[in-house]
Amino acid sequence: MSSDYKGLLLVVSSPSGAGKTTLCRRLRDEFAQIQFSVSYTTRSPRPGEVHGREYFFVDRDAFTAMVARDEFAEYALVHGNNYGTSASLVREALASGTDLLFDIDFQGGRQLRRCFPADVVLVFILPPSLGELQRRLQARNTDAPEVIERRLRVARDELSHYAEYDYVIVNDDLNRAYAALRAIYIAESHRCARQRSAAEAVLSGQQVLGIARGAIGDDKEGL
Ligand SMILES: Nc1ncnc2c1ncn2[C@@H]1O[C@H](COP(=O)(O)OP(=O)(O)OP(=O)(O)O)[C@@H](O)[C@H]1O
Ligand SMILES: Nc1nc2c(ncn2[C@@H]2O[C@H](COP(=O)(O)O)[C@@H](O)[C@H]2O)c(=O)[nH]1
Repeated sequence: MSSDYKGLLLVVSSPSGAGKTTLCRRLRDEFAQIQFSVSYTTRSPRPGEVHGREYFFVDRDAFTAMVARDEFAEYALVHGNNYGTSASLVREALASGTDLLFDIDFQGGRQLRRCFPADVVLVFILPPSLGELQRRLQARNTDAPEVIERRLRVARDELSHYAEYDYVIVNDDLNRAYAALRAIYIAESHRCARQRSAAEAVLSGQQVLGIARGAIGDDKEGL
């Protein structure tokens, strides 16, 4: 990542099952410069989840000790489990001009916005309906019926926080929803405030590199 660029903190939230993990994965696959914020959680791993890739899976004592040491940029209790974002990861990303992507709930989004108002972009993913949310959670087949039940019970409350967000995307058609998320990322990363030092460098006679902000190789396609 170029030090001429001021990175952004892209937060994606939704009720469980609306599709944010799926959408975030696509964004990371397309844009190599985006770093995903791997959270700490006390939840048990789902089949296929790997420690350090989806989450850092820790027990409650370890999580509590991290809170006491002030090691989280934000943390929250979600669906009965603790989740938290590493403060050092956020600090280092901001210092190096790296774009960070967060799959976190509205409580976390709110805390990050409060701490980093100039850097945070909040995107809320809406399911097309509560019925479809239930269908997706059941079809995903990763959680016990009582866990799904619990997540659906709080979905309405989570949905009610959409107005705190900068953008809302209805995830009915996955390709269309992804196109919207992609467009938001590209536009936000080109904000004047994030490109200021690149512009100043050109003005002072230096040469700056345009970062490929589309798919890898996109910067050559227009030549
Ligand atoms: N537009 C869509 N149409 C149909 N199914 C979808 C769509 N988007 C995602 N899904 C499916 O819905 C399920 C839930 O998606 P996903 O796991 O991404 O949700 P999530 O919001 O990250 O949930 P959680 O908060 O529980 O992690 C997955 O099986 C995914 O493949
Ligand atoms: N406030 C935070 N919320 C987080 C974090 N990491 C994940 N989450 C949210 O928790 C729920 C449940 O996730 P799941 O993987 O158990 O299905 C979901 O809304 C996530 O976005 C975090 O670090 N902070």
